Amino acid sequence: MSTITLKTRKHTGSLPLMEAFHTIQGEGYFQGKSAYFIRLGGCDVGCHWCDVKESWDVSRYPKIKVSNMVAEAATFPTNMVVVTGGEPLMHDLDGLTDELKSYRFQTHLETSGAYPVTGSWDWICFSPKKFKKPLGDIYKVANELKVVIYNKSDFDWAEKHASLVNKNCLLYLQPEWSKREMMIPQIVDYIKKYPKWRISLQVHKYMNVP
Ligand SMILES: C[S@@+](CC[C@H](N)C(=O)[O-])C[C@H]1O[C@@H](n2cnc3c(N)ncnc32)[C@H](O)[C@@H]1O
Ligand SMILES: Nc1nc2[nH]cc(C(=O)O)c2c(=O)[nH]1
Ligand code: SF4
Ligand SMILES: [Mg+2]
Repeated sequence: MSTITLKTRKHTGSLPLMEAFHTIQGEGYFQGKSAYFIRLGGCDVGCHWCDVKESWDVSRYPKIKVSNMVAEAATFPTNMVVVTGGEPLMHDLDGLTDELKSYRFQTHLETSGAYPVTGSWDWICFSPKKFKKPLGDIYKVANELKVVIYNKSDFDWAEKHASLVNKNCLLYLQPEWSKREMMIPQIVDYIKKYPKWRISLQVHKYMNVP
């Protein structure tokens, strides 16, 4: 007698999708590279300068099947998918990255680190926030630390986090967009003094692309 094993595809579930778009990664180490962005709804971190406050209320966004989301991503000529939000780690991302990996995508995450890390990532951009403290697990796995500089006190906050991340983690200072004229010269002076840091500008905003 033989047994037949039915191979069923793992159900990867649904996630609240705010928007998805093909653009240029505007920030950090991969700045300038073609990438597909998946922006999930929901965030309770509450940054007063957040540039995507429309993402906060998860109930505004339809739950979309992960399999459909990733199949759509695969119609664009890029091998890199950036998962952002909202705060993407408010959701369990294991199913999403399993599906992305099955299409051979490089998986990148943008996160404040305020929730447990789920998913399997080729690159994690960690952008800690004063408004809801990061959890401990992110410091070991972050590939880049990207601190938003809104005022002078944020340089100390950046140093505090630089001392906590793993030794391979790249260090970026990113001017808060509305304060950029004031903060860019201060960031430049700071990096000339402390060259372990690099500047990250949101180049997509200068180029008027998403
Ligand atoms: C909108 S957040 C979404 C991902 C996640 N919630 C986070 O904060 O990392 C994406 C990136 O944009 C940065 N960001 C948000 N608003 C900004 C602003 N007004 N100026 C500069 N960077 C900003 C965040 O710090 C984060 O690195
Ligand atoms: N072009 C572009 N690059 C980005 N890098 C991180 C972004 C984000 O909102 O997470 C973002 C974004 O919204 N657009
Ligand atoms: S954690 Fe990210 S999405 Fe949430 S409020 Fe802050 S910048 Fe916006
Ligand atoms: Mg953005």
